[in-house]
Amino acid sequence: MWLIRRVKTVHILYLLCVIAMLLFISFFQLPEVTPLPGHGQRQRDVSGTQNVTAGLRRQGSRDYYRSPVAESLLQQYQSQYKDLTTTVENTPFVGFYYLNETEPYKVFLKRLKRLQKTGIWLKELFNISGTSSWERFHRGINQYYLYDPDNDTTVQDLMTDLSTRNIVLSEEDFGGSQLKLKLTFDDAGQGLFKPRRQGKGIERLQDKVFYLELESHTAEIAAFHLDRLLGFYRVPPAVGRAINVTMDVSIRGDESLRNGVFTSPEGRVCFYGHCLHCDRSNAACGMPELLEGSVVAYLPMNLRIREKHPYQRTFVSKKNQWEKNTDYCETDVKKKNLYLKGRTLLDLMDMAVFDFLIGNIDRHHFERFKDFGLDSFILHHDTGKGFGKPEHDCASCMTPLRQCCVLRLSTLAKLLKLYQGPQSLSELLRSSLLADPLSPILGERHLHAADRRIGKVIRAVGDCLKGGKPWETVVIDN
Ligand SMILES: Nc1ncnc2c1ncn2[C@@H]1O[C@H](COP(=O)(O)OP(=O)(O)OP(=O)(O)O)[C@@H](O)[C@H]1O
Ligand SMILES: [Mn+2]
Repeated sequence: MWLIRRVKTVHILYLLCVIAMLLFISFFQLPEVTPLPGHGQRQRDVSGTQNVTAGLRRQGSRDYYRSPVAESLLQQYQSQYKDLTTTVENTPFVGFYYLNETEPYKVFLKRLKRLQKTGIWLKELFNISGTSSWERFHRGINQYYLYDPDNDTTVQDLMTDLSTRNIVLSEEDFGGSQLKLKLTFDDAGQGLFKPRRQGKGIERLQDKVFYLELESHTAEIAAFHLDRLLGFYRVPPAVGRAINVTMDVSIRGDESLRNGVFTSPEGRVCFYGHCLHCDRSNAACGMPELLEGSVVAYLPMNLRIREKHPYQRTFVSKKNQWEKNTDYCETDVKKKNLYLKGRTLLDLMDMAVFDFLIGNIDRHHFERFKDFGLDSFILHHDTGKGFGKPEHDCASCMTPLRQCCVLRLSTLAKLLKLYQGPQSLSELLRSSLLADPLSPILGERHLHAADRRIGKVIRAVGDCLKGGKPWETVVIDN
């Protein structure tokens, strides 16, 4: 009896002390801004299977970067949507947008997708026959998305084909400034091959001017996975594969490509094309014959239209309008026909978020499909300069969002979900990239940068609201 009483008093007091201490520590764990190290205790091993933080309560991407502004935006969001009734497939749903801390991201994304609008398909492609993956992919291009990964196995089949089918013809593709090949496969499908120009996961030299940088094939692959995770579906499917320079360029290449094949003194089989950054000293070389690269699904020609990005970078000494005028979005962008109605302005904001997450400063034009008119999704391609410098965040990439202060509700919901957890963006991206034949695609520092940047995007949206703008004018429910 005496013993039981002793246990009750001394031990319970001791236990209470421990609980109080734990509560105290967790309460004061939130400093002004908490950028956690890009490497260190929260790292996983490269295979992504061993979680070093096992046992710790995970809190999504906010584990890597949190700020009072972002925290308060999350709270404001939750109270805004907790009791809101949303009609989902003709049924009222209370708290549809509310973020449940235990719901996995992919379950949430699937749920959100039930609100995705279905537009029209491309007239010229909708009626094409054929069952190959590329024909199904072309048929499925929609006004609001390039593909739908949940509808059928088209994208999965296409990626398998792009990475494994026999190449019957390779030609140099002259769009853009970088060396790339248009590959034709034995099922008549086509892909754009961008060869490996530098080591995987290499961090671009800090002193190199970005437009002189060689692009990275892994950035193209990672950008596709990120876009798919974010449920945008605006990056054409991209997958890693190796080509055999002797077979696929020297034998199956067109004449001009064949003429550029040579063997280096080390015995490596190399080729160089005729692009702006192409010359013998910048040749792409096999090891000794096998050359890795990314293959991006070829989009149907002549159906796209190229638009000048309103926040275009020119790299001349004269500053652009958007750099001089902080009201540029109101005074110029929002006045243009393309941005007055329809989805393009909100798509530009998504693109700014996407470019900020991948650190892609190379945005000058964008493309959309002509057939769909002004209310059409915009493509997020040309991402080879992304994932360059993991310690540097491209603040100017977010200028469109900071100036226009609008963001699609579904985009904010997804970003906050990643911020809140249970999974972080790096966790999801790491596991998605494991499926690529050239895995690992991104180094840990790039993955952690994406988490940090999620926190920063949310902070930027929070800043818009802090500036006094009403919720409905910033967060657009379309
Ligand atoms: N998947 C694709 N299918 C068909 N055409 C494409 C595809 N990707 C890109 N293109 C075309 O090729 C052009 C160049 O592509 P991309 O911008 O990726 O190359 P780049 O050499 O990196 O260009 P830049 O010099 O602007 O960085 C694009 O403007 C586009 O019209
Ligand atoms: Mn490029």
